[in-house]
Amino acid sequence: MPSDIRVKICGLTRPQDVHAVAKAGAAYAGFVFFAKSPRHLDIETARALALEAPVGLAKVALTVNASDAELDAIVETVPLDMLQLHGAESPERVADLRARYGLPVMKAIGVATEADLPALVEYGRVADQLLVDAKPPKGAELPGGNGLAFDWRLIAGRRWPVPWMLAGGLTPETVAEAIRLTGARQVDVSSGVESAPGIKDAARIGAFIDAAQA
Ligand SMILES: O=C(O)c1ccccc1NCC(=O)[C@H](O)[C@H](O)COP(=O)(O)O
Repeated sequence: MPSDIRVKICGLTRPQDVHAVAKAGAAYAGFVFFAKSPRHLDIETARALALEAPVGLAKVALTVNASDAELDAIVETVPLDMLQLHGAESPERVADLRARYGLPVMKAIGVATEADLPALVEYGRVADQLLVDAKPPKGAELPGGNGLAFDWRLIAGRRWPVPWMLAGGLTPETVAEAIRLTGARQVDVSSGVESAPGIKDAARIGAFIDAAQA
């Protein structure tokens, strides 16, 4: 019987990554718009990659505290199915962007301790989905995609009013245990399926999805 675990592979930079992700059975493909990231895409490259995605692979644009002008340019040019907000966007900003673009919005929330959990409840009132991610270390260059995990026991048995994805340092070797501990039905990975920053590894993508859905 096919598994109902849905997988997002984030930070695709090349057409072969999109093909590998689709072939392996991912539900979502993530494109990063953040200039400091090794996975950053300019808008035309993102459009070309998005056009490679087959029907059924949802295309997600990841932005970090982007302005309306930046988001307008992305949404007008790149065929998208979802926005992922990975910065310090307020609940009001999340609600405004949902209304402005008519796209589902997933808000990433960094978790390191119990004190980070109320934000999931707060943003669960305004976002379509939550991304429960590891909080970046102080001074980190990137607000996500750092390959770091948080203590999954913090969210074991917790539920929010919208669908959510587990992220942060997942790998083909750890994803099954992460799902078992947290009860996640969706998982997201970037660094754990790369051979170098920004370079996805098709074999690791396949192994990750197989392990998540086993
Ligand atoms: O991937 C990036 O470079 C990035 C840059 C800025 C904000 C977020 C970014 N990535 C987020 C993700 O790829 C994932 O959604 C998540 O953080 C898990 O990443 P990883 O721990 O590398 O699997």
